[in-house]
Amino acid sequence: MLLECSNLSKSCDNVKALDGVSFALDKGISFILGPNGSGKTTFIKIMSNLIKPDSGDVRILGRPYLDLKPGEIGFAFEKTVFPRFVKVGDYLHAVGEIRGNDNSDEIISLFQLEKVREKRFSELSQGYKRRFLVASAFVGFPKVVFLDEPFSNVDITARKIMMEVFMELRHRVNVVIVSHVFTNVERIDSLVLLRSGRVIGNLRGDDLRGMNGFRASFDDGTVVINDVEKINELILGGKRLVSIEPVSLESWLMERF
Ligand SMILES: Nc1ncnc2c1ncn2[C@@H]1O[C@H](COP(=O)(O)OP(=O)(O)OP(=O)(O)O)[C@@H](O)[C@H]1O
Repeated sequence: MLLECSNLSKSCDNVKALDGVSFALDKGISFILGPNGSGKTTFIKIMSNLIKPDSGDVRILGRPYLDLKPGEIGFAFEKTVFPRFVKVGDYLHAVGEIRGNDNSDEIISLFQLEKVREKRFSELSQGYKRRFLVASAFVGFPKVVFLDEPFSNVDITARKIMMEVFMELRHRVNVVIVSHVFTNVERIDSLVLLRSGRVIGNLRGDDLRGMNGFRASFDDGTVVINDVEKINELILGGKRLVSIEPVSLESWLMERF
């Protein structure tokens, strides 16, 4: 398991931004999804130690989250104030030195940033800014990176480049994507859906894999997903099949958003 969040609560100005939130994320690529105001930013702020929770506990790879060293955890925030005149290559190199593993050349190559290596942040397009910020979280290959809305303001090519890097590095760097929209990454390992500071759903392992297929509904309210034998058994037992519909992760999310 990558991350275990237990009973996490945080109130801001009497609003329960997170209200007793418990969920788990697996190693690999995971999503923390939720509409605006669901508590995503509050969660990522807690993870980066910008704010403290009122109560609860988060463990990453079995350790209290605050025990992770700077080289073990990376962040790319959606809204970042960045020194305008620092060059892309120089910045990534400096981050590598701070993290004790300067693999900035590899990161520039993976995220295809060669063209803007000598450019300053203020000279970058919105898409390149986002790609650069996401790339900076991966410098030094931390154990986990939290990416806040990594796909906002990026075109399809940049999105594809980022996804390919996430997939390529998935066994080295665990990726947690925090977003209000679901972007279909080739294969994700877990996700949690938040709404109004609460957990609406937490899909992992077989539950997540079972999301692509079909759902059979019976007249007594029984629902069977992806199990033909069970459906036959229920029909033979006298239950009436009402409908069979395709299910997908997208439709699961649509029903709950
Ligand atoms: N500093 C604050 N003061 C007052 N209320 C806050 C503060 N921070 C968060 N909130 C409230 O807590 C709730 C959760 O906010 P949060 O920013 O974590 O949600 P979010 O899911 O990141 O939303 P968005 O997608 O719009 O960024 C919202 O109702 C928000 O108004």
